[in-house]
Amino acid sequence: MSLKPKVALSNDFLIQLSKLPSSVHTKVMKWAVKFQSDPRSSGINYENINGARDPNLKSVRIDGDWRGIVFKPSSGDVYVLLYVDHHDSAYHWAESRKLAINPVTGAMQLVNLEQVTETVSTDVVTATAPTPVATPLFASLQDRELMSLGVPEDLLTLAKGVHSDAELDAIQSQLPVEAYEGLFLVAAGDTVSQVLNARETRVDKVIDLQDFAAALATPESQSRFVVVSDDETLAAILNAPLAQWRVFLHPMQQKLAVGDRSGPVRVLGGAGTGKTVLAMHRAKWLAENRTKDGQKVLFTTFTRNLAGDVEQNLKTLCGASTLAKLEVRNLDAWVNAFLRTRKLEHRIVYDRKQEGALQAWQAALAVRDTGLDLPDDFYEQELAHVVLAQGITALDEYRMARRIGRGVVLSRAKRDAVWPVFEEYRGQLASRKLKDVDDAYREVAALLAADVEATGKYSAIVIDETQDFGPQALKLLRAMVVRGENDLFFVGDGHQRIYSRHKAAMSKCGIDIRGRSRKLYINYRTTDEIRRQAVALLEGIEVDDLDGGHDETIRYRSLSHGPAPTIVNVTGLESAYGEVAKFLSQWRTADSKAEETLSFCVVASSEKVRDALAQQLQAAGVPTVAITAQSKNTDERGTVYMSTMHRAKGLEFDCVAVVAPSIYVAATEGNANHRQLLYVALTRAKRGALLVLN
Ligand SMILES: Nc1ncnc2c1ncn2[C@@H]1O[C@H](COP(=O)(O)OP(=O)(O)OP(=O)(O)O)[C@@H](O)[C@H]1O
Repeated sequence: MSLKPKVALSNDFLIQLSKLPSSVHTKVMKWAVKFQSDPRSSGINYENINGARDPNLKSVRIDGDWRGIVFKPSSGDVYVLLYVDHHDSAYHWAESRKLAINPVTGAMQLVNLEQVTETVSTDVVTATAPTPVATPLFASLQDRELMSLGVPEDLLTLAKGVHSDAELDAIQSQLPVEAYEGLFLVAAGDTVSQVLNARETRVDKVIDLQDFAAALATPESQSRFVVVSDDETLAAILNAPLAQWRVFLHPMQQKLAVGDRSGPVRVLGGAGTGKTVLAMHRAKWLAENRTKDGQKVLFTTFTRNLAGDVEQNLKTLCGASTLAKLEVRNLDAWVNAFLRTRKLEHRIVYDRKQEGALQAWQAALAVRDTGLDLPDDFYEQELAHVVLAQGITALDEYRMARRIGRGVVLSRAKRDAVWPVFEEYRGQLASRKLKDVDDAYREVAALLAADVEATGKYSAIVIDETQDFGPQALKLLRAMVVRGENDLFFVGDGHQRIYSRHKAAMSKCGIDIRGRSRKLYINYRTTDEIRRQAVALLEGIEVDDLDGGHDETIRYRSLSHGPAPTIVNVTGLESAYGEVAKFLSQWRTADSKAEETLSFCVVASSEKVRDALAQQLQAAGVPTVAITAQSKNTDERGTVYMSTMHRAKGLEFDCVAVVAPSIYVAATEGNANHRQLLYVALTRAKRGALLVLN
């Protein structure tokens, strides 16, 4: 009995399929289903392609003039559907392509040899020009080292000819994603072994260059090829809207999404590097493979609207049985629900400026010792950064509290004199049936410590936007799931911390990530031009890695390019509106289908400005929708979304106009929070961005 052949699709095939007219699309899909079920069927006629550089590439007739290009090696039983087009274009595409196995990593790589020849010959012309040529960037690397980073054997000459970051960026589209990433990391100062260790890539294996079935199993291959083992898998892929992230993960995303990890994992990555995508795939894998009946995987994040967005996306990624094992809820909603099950009726205070909390705070300040001569905001900061953050509930604890970074030194006598304000605040809140959110986290964590049933409910917790969780929230997350394999999976980015009081070190909250910390570098969302501008806003700001160490931005790169963001200074809201309207109309004029294809968002620094701009847009006949905590779907076309900077976190749009006070860009340390808000806002844009400073 012969085994069923292995059939795979390439990302190029799916991209090409999505561009075909719908009548052809349907025919190709039907044909692909037949092909998947039996690629050796006598009805499929594999034609050789004259002049093809790779004899394993064959043409197959799909319908009329339409041809598929299939990789069918002479040995083994692997078939890869690579491309589809009209006869001549398909043949032309195939003539210069070669599919080969990287001799060091074992990954399958598709190379366009025509482009290689062109680029190399251009380099030769440059090299013979009279101007002195700098040393090539990767001159010190051996061929084997270059290939271990992912450079295909056929592209070694191309990689060796790179002299600068700009030249590397110019050949990015010709390189497999792992090769481009490996090269820019080395160009940024990493050693090859640092890159390989971080990737968990073994390069000591003997690679069989003819074993394409084995090659398809590597995470690198899976970033561009997907094996379709049955009709259902194929239909699910062909019928889903084309969104690469559903099927093709970056090799690091793939590695982290599947398999067991011995304890908590932390994944860092700048804006748009696919952290949420990874977190969703991880949650799916855990639900499907490591969750007993009766248990669930909790996917949590900071804001409610982001949880709604993730929930929508998970519905398109997972089948019903997987969804039944997934719970998506922002942490505050989870805490509220838990308190209700315990019949604890306190309302939680998220914003101390809100009515009840404000009154409580004013009453607390009234008992302060005026002889100390400390300003009101000292007490506010002390409450947030020391008392609530560290969960201090008694004077004895406050006397011993760490107050690093607080500026003012407090003697024991002063601490004794300050403490009554905080005690009074809690008392005032309690008399109003209110509880500060950090205290609520702490108390729920304590309740869970004695509740085996509640902690056994989850097989794992996946946490997005970790940078916005303070120490008490992290301790609560630790308490919500039993310690063990795969228990906690955190993704986050310190550059995007927009609630500065929430800075926390995971290790101090009982979360040990040693040996399980990874990073994503490729920005899939934002053009490199927008990314660079956004990163420039962070210049000089020290950013942490969520665990007490430092993080940096120099190693990130985007795969796409476009116009640089426009930055304009204006006076008054009317002028700001004028710039926003101009930006929207420019994008709409440039693309006649913009109304149906592009998503737009205006991000303002406050609700007041957001609403004022919305009113003006509506008056000009532009429909707008405000993003609120309840928003679930922000993907509609034909409308302009209106958001505050905080609400925009985690979301994305094709074109984003940001309106902020000009002081937000001031390059001072004290202004770090505003600059981080701008960073978050600008990096919501995929293609076009405008920054209006008012
Ligand atoms: N493997 C992938 N292939 C193609 N696109 C991807 C991939 N991973 C992520 N993306 C796309 O990149 C964009 C950013 O992804 P995602 O929202 O997961 O990033 P993020 O790191 O969570 O961003 P942020 O921190 O800014 O919220 C999305 O449009 C997503 O679909």
